[in-house]
Amino acid sequence: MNPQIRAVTGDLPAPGDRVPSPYRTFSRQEWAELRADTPMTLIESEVLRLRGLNQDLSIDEVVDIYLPLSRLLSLYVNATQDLFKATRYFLGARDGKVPYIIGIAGSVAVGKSTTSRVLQALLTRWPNTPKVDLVTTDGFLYPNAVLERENLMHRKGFPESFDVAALLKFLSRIKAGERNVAAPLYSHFAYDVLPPDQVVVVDNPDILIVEGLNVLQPGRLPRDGKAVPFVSDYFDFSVYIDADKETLERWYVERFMTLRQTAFRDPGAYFHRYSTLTDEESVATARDIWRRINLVNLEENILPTRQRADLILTKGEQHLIEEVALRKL
Ligand SMILES: Nc1ncnc2c1ncn2[C@@H]1O[C@H](COP(=O)(O)OP(=O)(O)O)[C@@H](O)[C@H]1O
Ligand SMILES: CC(C)(COP(=O)(O)O)[C@@H](O)C(=O)NCCC(=O)O
Repeated sequence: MNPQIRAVTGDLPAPGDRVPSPYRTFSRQEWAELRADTPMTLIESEVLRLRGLNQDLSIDEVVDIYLPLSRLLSLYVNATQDLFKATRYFLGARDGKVPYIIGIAGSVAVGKSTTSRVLQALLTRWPNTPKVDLVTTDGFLYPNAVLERENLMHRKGFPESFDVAALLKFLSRIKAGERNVAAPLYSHFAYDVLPPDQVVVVDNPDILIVEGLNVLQPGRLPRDGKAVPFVSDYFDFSVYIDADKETLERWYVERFMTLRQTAFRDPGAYFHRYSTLTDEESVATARDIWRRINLVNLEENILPTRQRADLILTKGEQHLIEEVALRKL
């Protein structure tokens, strides 16, 4: 069979077949050049704001990688909104705005939260100053009480630990243009979902960034003839952040060591007991959690979703993006 037809029909290619990649791949340098002639300078207050998001973030990284990405996204958002306006015009409708939703996926500790916050800051600086909101899917984890009852505490972050129905309902309300839609919040300090009086309210943004381990995972197969959507059915664009497993383990352990000297010191922290461990015991504990839980989840449930993303950002050892792959098909 013609390899192109094979790619479309989903048949496995035979050895030696060359199936065209759906991605166009850029080196760091090539990607940085895609700034074109758009003004890409950051004013002092923006640099300070970005530094405040993460002290380790390199401003070169923002300029070379994230500014071109925010330029691309701005073009995509405008094109999608024009299409929406055309439909509204055709239907004779006057009101309504549908938020553009960007999904950000990847392993625990790959830098999803940091990237999302950088993108949020950069997207708001475009001339039409869009309102950009951010939601993390860990708020949709079942509370510890439920996970304990179902014997799922050691499966936190796995597909079965999330209330996917609630996440889908949240996204459908956002896409329906509803205002003031609440999303639950997760606290790493409490290691649990916060009570319902502490939520994030999403009020009809131009852009919503949805970040989490599970955002590109497939849904259940339809039951009783009822189609169950995927979370990503609500996305207009998706990003997968990638890095080597060994590097990810190091970042996880480093973050754990920092938390041990900061947040875990507070007697109210769920993991307060870790603050009294020696350095060696802490590294061993973090590695054990990584290998038993987060690495298994990465291999079984997260990495297999990488090829579903519109954009894959591959990081090197110091969090610098080394390669960018943009879906062209
Ligand atoms: N671009 C970056 N530059 C430097 N450090 C980063 C960057 N992104 C993430 N980090 C660091 O890596 C660790 C994991 O990042 P985080 O955003 O918390 O990941 P995730 O949300 O995927 O779990 C944190 O210690 C964070 O400070
Ligand atoms: C709550 C999480 C699933 C979310 O991960 P994140 O998206 O913040 O990277 C994760 O931080 C977690 O708690 N995993 C379980 C094992 C652990 O304690 O790391």
